[in-house]
Amino acid sequence: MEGLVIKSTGSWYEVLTDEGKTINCRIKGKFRTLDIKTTNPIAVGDRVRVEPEPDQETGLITALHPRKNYIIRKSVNLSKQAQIIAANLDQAFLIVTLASPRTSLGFIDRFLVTAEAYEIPAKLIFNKLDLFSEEGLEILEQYQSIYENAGYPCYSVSAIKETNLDQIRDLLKDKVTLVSGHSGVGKSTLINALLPGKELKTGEISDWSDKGKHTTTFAEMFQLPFGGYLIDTPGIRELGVFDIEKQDLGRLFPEIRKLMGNCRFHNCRHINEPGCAVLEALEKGKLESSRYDSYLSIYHDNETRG
Ligand SMILES: Nc1nc2c(ncn2[C@@H]2O[C@H](COP(=O)(O)OP(=O)(O)OP(=O)(O)O)[C@@H](O)[C@H]2O)c(=O)[nH]1
Ligand SMILES: [Zn+2]
Repeated sequence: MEGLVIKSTGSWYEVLTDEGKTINCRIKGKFRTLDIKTTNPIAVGDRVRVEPEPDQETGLITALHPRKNYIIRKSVNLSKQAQIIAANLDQAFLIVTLASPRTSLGFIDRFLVTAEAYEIPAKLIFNKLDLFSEEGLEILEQYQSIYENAGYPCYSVSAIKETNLDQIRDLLKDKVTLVSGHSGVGKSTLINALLPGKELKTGEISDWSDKGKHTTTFAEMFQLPFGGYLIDTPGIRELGVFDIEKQDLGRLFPEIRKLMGNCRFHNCRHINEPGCAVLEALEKGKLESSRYDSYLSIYHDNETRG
């Protein structure tokens, strides 16, 4: 039978079969699907084939179906191994706040670049709408138009007052969604509002910063009562963003991707080249300067603290 891996503890995997039964499974044989070495062959979100054991309570995973995408975290040691955190994500949400705490544009852009690199559609959820003054609402509009123009849908909510959460439920329904955001933006508050009765156990996957030793921390998918799954992760900084080649960076900004075909040189870096369509758009105000600044900052590998 076929199923979805919804939890992993390293040696055991909880698989929800298409018939709706949850079976604890072990792995049979080896699975080699990636060109990188991974510490865990199977992760939450994987679609697998399962053969039930005679007791019908446990099973063996005998096949792994191709992934449409996956996110990894690099090992902290030098073994060059990576841990697959989750697979087959339909979308990634970044929870953002404009105040207390303020999420910087640079942080948002780095998240979006990472999501592009992983080929996961990203959406921005602006939280704490209840705190906004009139002036704040204007800034919110500016922020949202920057990202809407770049092709990223934006939503505003108040997790605490449960404002606009129906909109979020609609987006989440029947999808596998990664939820990220830096500390204090209200991620737990929002998730708890969406998962009534299930207090989020944050310790499980948030202690990723351990140094020196290889640890096995695994993501868990939370089943939404209205259909779909949430995968909670800490900020993208901890996500072990893989190295992005400089020449690939432009295509990870959708609006730059659209322009760069018109640059005079096919290997244009969009920094100071003559005939650069990106610089021309920037000068004409058709490309958002904060987005271009982030492009440059990532290109030159300056850390933008969020
Ligand atoms: N005013 C207001 N406060 C909120 C809202 N959502 C969350 N908060 C508050 O913001 C603070 C941080 O919320 P959390 O849900 O713990 O934030 P988090 O992103 O999970 O942060 P960590 O637990 O550090 O990962 C808490 O004091 C919440 O009560 C909101 O919509 N409006
Ligand atoms: Zn160019």
